[in-house]
Amino acid sequence: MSTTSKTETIPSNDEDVVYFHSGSTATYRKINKDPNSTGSFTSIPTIDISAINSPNLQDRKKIAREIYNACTTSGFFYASNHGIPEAQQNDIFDTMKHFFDVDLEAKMEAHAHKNAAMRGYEPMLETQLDPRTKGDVKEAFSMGDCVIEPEQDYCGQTGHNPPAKIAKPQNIWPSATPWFREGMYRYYDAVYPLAMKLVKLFALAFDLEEDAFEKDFRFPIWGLRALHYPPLPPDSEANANGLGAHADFSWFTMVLQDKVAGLEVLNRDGVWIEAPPKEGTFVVNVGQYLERQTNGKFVATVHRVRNKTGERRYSIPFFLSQDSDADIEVLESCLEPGQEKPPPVNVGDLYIRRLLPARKKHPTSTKYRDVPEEDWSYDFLYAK
Ligand SMILES: O=C(O)CCC(=O)C(=O)O
Ligand SMILES: [Fe+2]
Repeated sequence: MSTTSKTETIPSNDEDVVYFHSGSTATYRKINKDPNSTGSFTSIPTIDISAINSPNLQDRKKIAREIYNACTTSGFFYASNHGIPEAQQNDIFDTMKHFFDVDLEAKMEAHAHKNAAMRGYEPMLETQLDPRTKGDVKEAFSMGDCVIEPEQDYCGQTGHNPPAKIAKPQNIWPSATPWFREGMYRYYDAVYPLAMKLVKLFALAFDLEEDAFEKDFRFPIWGLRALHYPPLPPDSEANANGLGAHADFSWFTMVLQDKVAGLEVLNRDGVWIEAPPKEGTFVVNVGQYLERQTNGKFVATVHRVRNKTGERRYSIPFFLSQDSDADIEVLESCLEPGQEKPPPVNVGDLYIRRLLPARKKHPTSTKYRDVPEEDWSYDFLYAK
């Protein structure tokens, strides 16, 4: 495994490492300089997933094998023939572009700082994944799982009422743009069922029963993040970016890109490989929870966005994780010979440990600043 995570101070001039942000800690990945190694990936494979709905299990297993190969090498793949119609893809991009064109004041009504779960609108330069920059040159709007919003039908999905401790919605919406909420939910209605079919393929990739992971995805943590990256000015500093280098804190992520390039993926030799939009595809990538569950066999590959095209770039990742109360256990088949099984990790615990340090200025982070990390709870994200 070439992935190494360290929390201690990183040697600043070590040419053998590439630095990146993984949510909570300074982390680095060692560059593979073994002259006998077979090298690293130089492009991202495309997997035709049209057989995802095939009644023939062997067809579905065939895609699962391709997914296994992609996730153990680049950690990224393009999924083609996924079945979400072009009109629906155009619809979400039209909705997003229209939204980002709205006055800043109207968008700021739903500023993420007003929402305990850190959902909502994030203006330009608000996040700063790379501390050497002035901030990420992008604006974003996030929404996600919410037990209260009727669109998500919590009772229908789970068979019981929302937990009494959750009294307020976890999403926040600007009052001036009701059509934006509708548009985001139209897209969610298309992408969520597709993501759940991919969960089954990931199970098949490990020769497990197709529904092996279902128990952890009853009302899972998910996030939909509309992103707008204006072009980086030609005179920007060398390290300026739209989104600094990071690995996702998700199980996996599905990114729909509009027509403008900018996504880059770091290979194991420390070379940035471009992942430009490919018409009719999603970019699917492994997140840190899946990496952990597979003992590092599936790689949560570092990536970033730099829009140097001169045009506006739009993209919309869908992040899927397990239920907040699920525990991640390393899959038996991924243990090394003689390796003791690591203790399980709770998804909600992991999530809050990633989120708070990534948004240090957010009121939820400052509110619990003095609480020792071992006492952090996913419940911090529920408004009182
Ligand atoms: O904009 C993109 O293409 C990718 C965004 C991304 O990596 C993220 O939001 O985690
Ligand atoms: Fe990402």
